[in-house]
Amino acid sequence: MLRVRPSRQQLLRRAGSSRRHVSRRASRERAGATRRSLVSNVPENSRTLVPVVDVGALLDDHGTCAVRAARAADCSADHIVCRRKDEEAQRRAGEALFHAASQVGLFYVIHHGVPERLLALAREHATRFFDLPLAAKQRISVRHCASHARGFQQVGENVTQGRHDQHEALDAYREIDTAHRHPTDCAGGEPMAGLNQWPAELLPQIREFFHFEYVPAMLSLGARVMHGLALGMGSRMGIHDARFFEPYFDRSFWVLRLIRYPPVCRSMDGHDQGCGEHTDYGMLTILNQEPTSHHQECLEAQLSSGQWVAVPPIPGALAVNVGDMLEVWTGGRLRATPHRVRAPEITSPGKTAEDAKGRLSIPFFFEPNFDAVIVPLHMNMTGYDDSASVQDSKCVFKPIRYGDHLMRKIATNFASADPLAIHVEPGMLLYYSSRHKRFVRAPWLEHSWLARCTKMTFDEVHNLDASFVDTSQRHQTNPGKAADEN
Ligand SMILES: O=C(O)CCC(=O)C(=O)O
Ligand SMILES: [Fe+2]
Repeated sequence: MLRVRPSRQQLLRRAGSSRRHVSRRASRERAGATRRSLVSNVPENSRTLVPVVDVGALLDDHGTCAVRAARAADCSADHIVCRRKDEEAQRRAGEALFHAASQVGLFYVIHHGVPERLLALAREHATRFFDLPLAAKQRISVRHCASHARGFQQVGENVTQGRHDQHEALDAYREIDTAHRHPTDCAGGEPMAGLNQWPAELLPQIREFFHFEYVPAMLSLGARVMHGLALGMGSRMGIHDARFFEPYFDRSFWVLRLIRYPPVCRSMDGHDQGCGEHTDYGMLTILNQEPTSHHQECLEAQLSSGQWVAVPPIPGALAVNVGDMLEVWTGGRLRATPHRVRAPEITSPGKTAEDAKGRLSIPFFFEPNFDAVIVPLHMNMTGYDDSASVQDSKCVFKPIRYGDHLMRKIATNFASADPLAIHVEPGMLLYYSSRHKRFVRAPWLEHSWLARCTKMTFDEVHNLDASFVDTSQRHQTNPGKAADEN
């Protein structure tokens, strides 16, 4: 019998979180078959190569956090997807997840149960934060924190593979209140203990929103995806319990990043790195990108063939990628996907006010507990099918404590982070040029973006001159190490 493929609109409607659409569908149809994206504006490569997985069948066990979060965020109950437990559907969703995570390592999830209103609210909070004057953001700089990890990083401060990333970010981690800590929290990782830095006076609700609404919803989704993956791995990897991974993430040392990428002049050599190529450190990253038609081709993932494909935002879907710890755990069966972000282009055709703001994204890193020791499954389990382990022959995967891996990674991110971007009064971004031996205005950043970021007028930014620049030398920390930027 000829089956009619769903139209693009139908697929998009399904991808939204409307309960009515979901409940009418046959369980077989929603069981999580890996689907191809049929969304307009999605580059051809991504349509065919980045899988879309329906995880709706996995919602039952852990829907509570999302529901609570949705209520707190004043979302309509219509947007909360609830389903009856259907083991066969869950198994198929798990298979689809496992397939996507092993083939590409990056995939979209739909029917994920996180209300769109909550995702949008997170982006609104993040936008309000980035629209603060630079001086206000600098007051909660990572440099004021022992770990150099919790707080704000200005454009260029984050370094990937020795190059300065063209983004600004606010990082928050699971908080470890040193006065009342659990004995295993951050054991041996003292610098990571402590509380996050938020602009409490200027944005009194931001901490509450992220800590008590957004993070619980993300943790809940992360747990569901991990359950699905455990089901998908099943006996072929020696896993007989969907909750196998739970003890390793019940005190997840999660990380939340709010990121804004300013528009750049990509043709200026070397300044189009929004975020350099990397893999993420932990288990799963859940990415909330602005679902607009702008910046469709900023985030890119590398397939195992070596080809790079765009991972554009898809309304109703969240992109998820596998991190290093899952790769270690599975002896390489699941793939920590290399990915990177190209900074948005200033002069994109049909540029609008939206474009000028740059690209906003909110990755949530669903990580193991700080002290979780990740032992490759085949090393401690009977019944594991060794022949299926891609990396066995290379013997590269060894047990590792997540906290140690994290601290090593953070150290490399900031070891060479002598600030190339320098904050100077009255809140302007300047870069040290080792060629010119002085500070200069970053020429690859758009004037209107700098004006927005610094709260200077367009003309003031445009007219910055060297004499003003020279007075900033007192803020220099170690410009000698900065790469030549001009
Ligand atoms: O902004 C994005 O889309 C991804 C950012 C990212 O890969 C990261 O922060 O690890
Ligand atoms: Fe990443």
